[in-house]
Amino acid sequence: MGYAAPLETAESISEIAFAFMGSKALFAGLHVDLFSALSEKPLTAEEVAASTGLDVDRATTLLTALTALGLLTRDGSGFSNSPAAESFLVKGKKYDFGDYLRFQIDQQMYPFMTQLNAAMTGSLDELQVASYAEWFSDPEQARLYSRSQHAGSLGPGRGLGKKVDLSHARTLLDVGGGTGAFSISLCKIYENLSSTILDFPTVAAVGRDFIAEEGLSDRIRYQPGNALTDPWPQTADAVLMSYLFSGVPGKSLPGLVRQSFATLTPGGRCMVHDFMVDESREGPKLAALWQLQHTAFNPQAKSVTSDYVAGLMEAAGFIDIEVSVMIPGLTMLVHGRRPD
Ligand SMILES: Nc1ncnc2c1ncn2[C@@H]1O[C@H](CSCC[C@H]([NH3+])C(=O)O)[C@@H](O)[C@H]1O
Repeated sequence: MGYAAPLETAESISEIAFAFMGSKALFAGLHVDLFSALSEKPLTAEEVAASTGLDVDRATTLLTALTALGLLTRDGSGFSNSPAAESFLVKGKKYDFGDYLRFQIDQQMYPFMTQLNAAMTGSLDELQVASYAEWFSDPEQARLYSRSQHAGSLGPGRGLGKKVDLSHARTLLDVGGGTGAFSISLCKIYENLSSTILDFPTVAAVGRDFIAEEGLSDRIRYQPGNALTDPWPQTADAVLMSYLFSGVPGKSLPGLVRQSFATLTPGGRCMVHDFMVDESREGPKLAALWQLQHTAFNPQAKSVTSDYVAGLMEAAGFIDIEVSVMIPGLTMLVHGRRPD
């Protein structure tokens, strides 16, 4: 059974074709902090215009679009947040992920999609970004991306710590570890664990502050560099590569798994966490779309399945290979052990 029913109508194609307009309506609402303005109190278009500083006609157009999308509701002359907008898009609410959508998705991922046609045909020009290394050579881009990513990875980091037993590990190598969300979560669970994060210098500059804020600067350190070309630490009891495979050329993946094996101490664990699609290539939809998104700025990326990653581990000599879902519909974890 596939995930999506085969489409039958022109309308269903239009839904897909025009979906970007809805994305942008949402991002514009976040940009002017509209959902916070509407929190727990219905407002008329004039009141919204006054509180957001928007022209009243433009405010009315945006409010109408967001209501048509179901993000807002209309009662009499007032507009209100839908339950989802109230829970997830109002600043300061417990589950608010508005900043992630504003910064990483609207300001970075959305513009990258305008490169997709050229990335697909292999005709990006030299001004367009074609790798994380190029993208993050700009410290501001590295900062913007890494800060949003950090918040999104703390929870999955805790989930990983429960799925894989690292109680015997003393040292973790977190390759492409970003600002250290996984290392922080794992070091909090495993008191004897220390981590080395291998990531670009611009990312390390942001991450050191996050790690200091957690009081973990004595246990988590950076080795700034490019994981594909610079040396790795000599040994580690565990190696983690989370969202690295989607961001590097597909042809480098077998080498990264072999290098993990060579770095690990006997009995050590290699863990790969990333967007992975089913072997049938029918979905999940968001995993498939995130892989496509990465192709827009990393045209050499490979759309991987968990079987493919498990096969790389087996070929490198790992045993006890296990596959599990991390973020349902989005990411998988594949991990294996270097024999004792
Ligand atoms: N060649 C590379 N060498 C080192 N780091 C890389 C390379 N390519 C991508 N990255 C990093 O991979 C990270 C992907 S974002 C994922 C961050 C973290 N592992 C997490 O799961 O939350 C970014 O921080 C990139 O800078």
